[in-house]
Amino acid sequence: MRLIVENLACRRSGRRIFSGLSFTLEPGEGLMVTGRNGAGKSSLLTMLAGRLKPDAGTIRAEGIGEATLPECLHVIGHRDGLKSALTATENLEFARDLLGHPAASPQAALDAMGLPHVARLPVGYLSAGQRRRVALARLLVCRRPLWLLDEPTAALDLASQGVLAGLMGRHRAEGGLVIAATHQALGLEDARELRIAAAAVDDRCEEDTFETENWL
Ligand SMILES: Nc1ncnc2c1ncn2[C@@H]1O[C@H](COP(=O)(O)OP(=O)(O)OP(=O)(O)O)[C@@H](O)[C@H]1O
Repeated sequence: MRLIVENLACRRSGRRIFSGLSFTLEPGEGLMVTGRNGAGKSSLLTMLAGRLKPDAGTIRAEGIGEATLPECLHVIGHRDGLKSALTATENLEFARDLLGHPAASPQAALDAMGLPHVARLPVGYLSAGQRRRVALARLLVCRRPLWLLDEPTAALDLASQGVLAGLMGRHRAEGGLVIAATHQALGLEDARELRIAAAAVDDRCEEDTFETENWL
C-alpha cells in the first residue's frame, strides 16, 4: 500500500498542535516521527488510525482495494490494550479473531517475541517489558500492511529492541509500512524522519479543556 498525507493539521481542545504536515510513504518505507513532548506525535498516529479528526488536510491510502485505512493498520500505543485477566495466548487469540487476516498462531507470535514460556500466564502477572512484547506480538497474529507504533521500545531491554528491529525490517521487506513515534533510535534502517515542530504559543487557546471521546 501507499500512504499519502497532505497538509494535515491538528487541533486538540482548541489548541493548534501542528499544521501543514505532508508526507508520502511507499511500500517498504519507514518513517520516524520525532519532536518534543507534546509536539503531537501520538496525535498524528491517532489521526492516521482514524480515531481523531484532522483539523485540516487529508489522509489517503492507495493499493488497498475496497478496504478502509483503519482495516489496514495495527496500532501499538502507550497503553498496551491487553486484558490483565486473560492469558497471553487468549489476548492474542482475541486480537486475531477481532482483526481478521490471520498470519501467525499466537504461540508462533509469542515464540518470535522470545516469550514461549508466558503463553498460559495471565498478562497481569507479566513484567512491563513482557507485557510490551505481548502487545507487539499482536503485529504478527494478523497481517496488516501499516504499523503505527507509539514509543514501541518503551520498557524493552536491548535484546527485545533488537527483536523488534528485526520484525520491522522483515515487515518492510515484504512491502509493509512502519510509522513510529519515538525519542530514540529504533533500528529502523533507512527510515525517513518527520520532525514535528512545537506550535507557536499565540496560536493556542487561553483555557485548557480536554476531550474524552478519544480516550481508548
Ligand atoms: N484527549 C486530549 N484532550 C485534549 N488535549 C489532548 C488530548 N490528548 C493529547 N492532548 C494534547 O495534545 C498535545 C499533543 O499531545 P501528544 O500526546 O500528541 O504529544 P506527543 O508528541 O506524543 O508527546 P510525548 O512525547 O510526551 O508522548 C499535548 O498538548 C496534549 O496535552
